Amino acid sequence: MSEDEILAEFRASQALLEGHFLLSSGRHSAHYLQCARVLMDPMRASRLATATAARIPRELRQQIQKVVSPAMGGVIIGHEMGRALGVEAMFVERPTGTFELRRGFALSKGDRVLLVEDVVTTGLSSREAIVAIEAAGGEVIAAASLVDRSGGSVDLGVPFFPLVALNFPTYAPDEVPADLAATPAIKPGSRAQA
Ligand SMILES: O=P(O)(O)OC[C@H]1O[C@H](OP(=O)(O)OP(=O)(O)O)[C@H](O)[C@@H]1O
Ligand SMILES: O=C(O)c1cc(=O)[nH]c(=O)[nH]1
Ligand SMILES: [Mg+2]
Repeated sequence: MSEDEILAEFRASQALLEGHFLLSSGRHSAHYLQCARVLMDPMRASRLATATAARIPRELRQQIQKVVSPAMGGVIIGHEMGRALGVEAMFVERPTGTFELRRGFALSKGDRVLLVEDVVTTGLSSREAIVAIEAAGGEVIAAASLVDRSGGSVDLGVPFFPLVALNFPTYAPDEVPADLAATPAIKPGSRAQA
């Protein structure tokens, strides 16, 4: 898929929101990519997962034994990536604040894992998920996401393959521009407020 085709999928699903958003990391932004909207159409989700999987070099792709993604945002794209790669997909979740495998999901020691996210902004959620996967015995050999919002700056400690990079500014709480601060921030994600 070309970048234009990918962006057309995002536009068609009205996933790009404008307003004042409190991101998972605690940073603020005037833009939010609501990937749940992109993934509402199962055929679109499948197309985007196939295109994301194709970003991973074949030699590395063939080593992947399991997909693990952080809930909630990672669940649907993780499942579709499992389908695209022909491996099982599971998710970590954080009912008590820290990611863990639940629901009978388990990894065997040394399982080679692809971490799959919907969006990476600061990489905080991805890094926390990697800690949980490694605590469960998995070896994270690569990460992938639909969107990289980090401006290419994120370091997850493993090779990272985003489908598309979208560079919207984000601001620390004490750096929010006055026009943005004039409207109350909404927090679309599920991470508990710090
Ligand atoms: O790279 P980061 O700075 O960590 O930001 C990206 C994370 O934020 C969102 O999740 P969120 O914690 O909002 O919860 P959700 O997955 O339930 O939407 C998104 O799904 C990523 O997991
Ligand atoms: O950083 C985030 O929390 C975030 C940004 C974004 O654009 N979309 C999203 O789902 N989460
Ligand atoms: Mg998330």
